[in-house]
Amino acid sequence: MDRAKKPAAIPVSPIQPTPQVSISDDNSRVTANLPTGQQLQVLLYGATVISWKSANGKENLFLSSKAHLDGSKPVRGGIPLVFPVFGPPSSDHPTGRLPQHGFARNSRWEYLGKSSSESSTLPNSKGDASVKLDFGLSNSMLSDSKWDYEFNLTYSVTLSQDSLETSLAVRNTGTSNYEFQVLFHTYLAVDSITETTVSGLEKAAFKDKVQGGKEVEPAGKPISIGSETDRIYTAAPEQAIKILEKGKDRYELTRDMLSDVVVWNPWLEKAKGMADFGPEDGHKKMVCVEAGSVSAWNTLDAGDTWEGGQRIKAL
Ligand SMILES: O=P(O)(O)OC[C@H]1O[C@H](O)[C@H](O)[C@@H](O)[C@@H]1O
Repeated sequence: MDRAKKPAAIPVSPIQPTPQVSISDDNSRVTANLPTGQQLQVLLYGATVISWKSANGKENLFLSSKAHLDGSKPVRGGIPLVFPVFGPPSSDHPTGRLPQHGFARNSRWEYLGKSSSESSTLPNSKGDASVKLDFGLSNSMLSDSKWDYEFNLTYSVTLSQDSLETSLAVRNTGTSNYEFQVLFHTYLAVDSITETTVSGLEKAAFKDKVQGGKEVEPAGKPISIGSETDRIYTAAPEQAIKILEKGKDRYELTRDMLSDVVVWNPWLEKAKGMADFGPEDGHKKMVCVEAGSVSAWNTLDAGDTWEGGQRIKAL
């Protein structure tokens, strides 16, 4: 039938490139690509971020060449998520039966989905698109929980043009309160550890695990690493922490609700003792700067939710 008044064609605006998210065939990892070239890979095992590349292809996270990515062991590198206990648990605490650094990093998480933003509407603009991937873990997903509490964890990883954000929401879905610790165990990639410094912690006291947990006064100068380093900066100042290479800014870390920062490099001998650490001189290519809440316990009441996170800018 010929219609006198045909509906006018709806004007088509130019198609904006959008972030692309794909799940591997074996359902083991999620990959996100921004139209501007940045890339992120997250293993469902541990919801471990194993790769974060800038637009120029430069990898920002150290991943051991011997890391197990098959779910047989926590990943050595990337960003393992530490929850609900940092370090070896003490036997007189409800986390006492858990492995070192808890169960989040060695449990398989569920991929909950993505949300993306494409805010630029300029024709031919690549926009300032970002993508957020959400992952979930709850007590009902653990076959053999050695922690007697009910929880719902939502872990969000957001890739933007110049940064990566990781944030965790812990909801107590049970009827009793409990204590937990949390930490993003970020292995940052560096070109050369001896030319790397960490600034922003000059005024913070720290617990030196290399010296048996000795409390050390603020050093008053940026951190240089030339031997095994394992420090917990407690109540680190809120200001951004910068990681510099040859005196030039390389990463900037900001934190939300995470009062502590761990700085770790195993150096040669300790690294040799770790079966999953490689290559042999890999300690020269990494520094762990770990934002967390680990020097005390966070108490979470029944029905309540705790949220905290970090943002790392690659500069
Ligand atoms: O070997 P992992 O269990 O992964 O722990 C690796 C490291 O994690 C943290 O940085 C701790 O401060 C270190 O004492 C520990 O050696």
